[in-house]
Amino acid sequence: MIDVDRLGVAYGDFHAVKDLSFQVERGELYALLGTNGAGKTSTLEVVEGHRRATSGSVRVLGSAPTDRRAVRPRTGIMLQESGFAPDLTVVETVRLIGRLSGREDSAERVLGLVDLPHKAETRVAQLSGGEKRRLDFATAVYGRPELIFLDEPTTGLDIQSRDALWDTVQQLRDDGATVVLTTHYLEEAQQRADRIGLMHGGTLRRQGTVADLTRSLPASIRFSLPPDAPTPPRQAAPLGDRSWAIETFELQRDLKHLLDWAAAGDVALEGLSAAPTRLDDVFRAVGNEPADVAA
Ligand SMILES: Nc1ncnc2c1ncn2[C@@H]1O[C@H](COP(=O)(O)OP(=O)(O)OP(=O)(O)O)[C@@H](O)[C@H]1O
Repeated sequence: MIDVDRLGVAYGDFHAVKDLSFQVERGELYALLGTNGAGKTSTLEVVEGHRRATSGSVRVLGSAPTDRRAVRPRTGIMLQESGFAPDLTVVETVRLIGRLSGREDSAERVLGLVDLPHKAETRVAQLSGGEKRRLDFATAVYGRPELIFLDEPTTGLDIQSRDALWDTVQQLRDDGATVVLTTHYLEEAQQRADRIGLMHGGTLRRQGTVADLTRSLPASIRFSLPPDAPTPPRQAAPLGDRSWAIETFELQRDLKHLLDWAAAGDVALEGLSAAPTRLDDVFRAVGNEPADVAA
């Protein structure tokens, strides 16, 4: 669906994206994540056909992304900032952008998806921030495109609107759509993405499923001990104030070991928690890597 091969994007002497390669397969939800300034927007601008690559090549649906006639009718794009004309009404906006997409659909249907039928005759300038985001989403999914770019889609949306948006995305995926997502809400990527690409300093630092990415870091067990407790198993490291941590790649084994130890000595483990590695942890580890590495 998307083939990015050794992409480079430079602004003057500054190389914002360096030698970046990744593919998105048909039907996948691929999340492109990264630290601030990592180069996600620059990358997506090239993939969406808004910017030319400085080096490397990008193919979208088998064509150059700048080949609007080939790509646009099959692609829906929800940008971070919409460029809607403030004086048009909501329904006029959907019809206009729908016509530009070259796809067939009904404005009423897509407004229904985002719970905006009651705002159909309202001018865009009078919409709230969340309503504008929903209108953005409605125009991106007009005509059920095969490939959908969602750039920070849920920023500014309340929980009902988020749930409704993800329900619609799921329906489109059930019909075979491919989705490229960027977001700073890591839990959304963790829940929704089939694969994640993690960028930092203009390069791709990690790629894979959530399980692939989290496998590289240990899970952690935390607990506190009463003042008179014996010394805990040797994997445990003191955190101070009677608190202890076990960092482990064998969560089940080490948790059982700890519980057996506590049962044998009749020790109460206060505030016991066992947490698998989260995407946040991987993200933090990547963010701590030097930004400027040779591509
Ligand atoms: N038009 C431009 N001219 C010069 N530098 C730019 C331009 N656009 C982006 N940059 C720089 O390129 C780098 C990558 O920016 P980009 O917007 O692609 O990052 P991002 O991953 O989308 O970041 P964020 O998560 O903060 O939105 C940043 O250092 C940014 O300052």
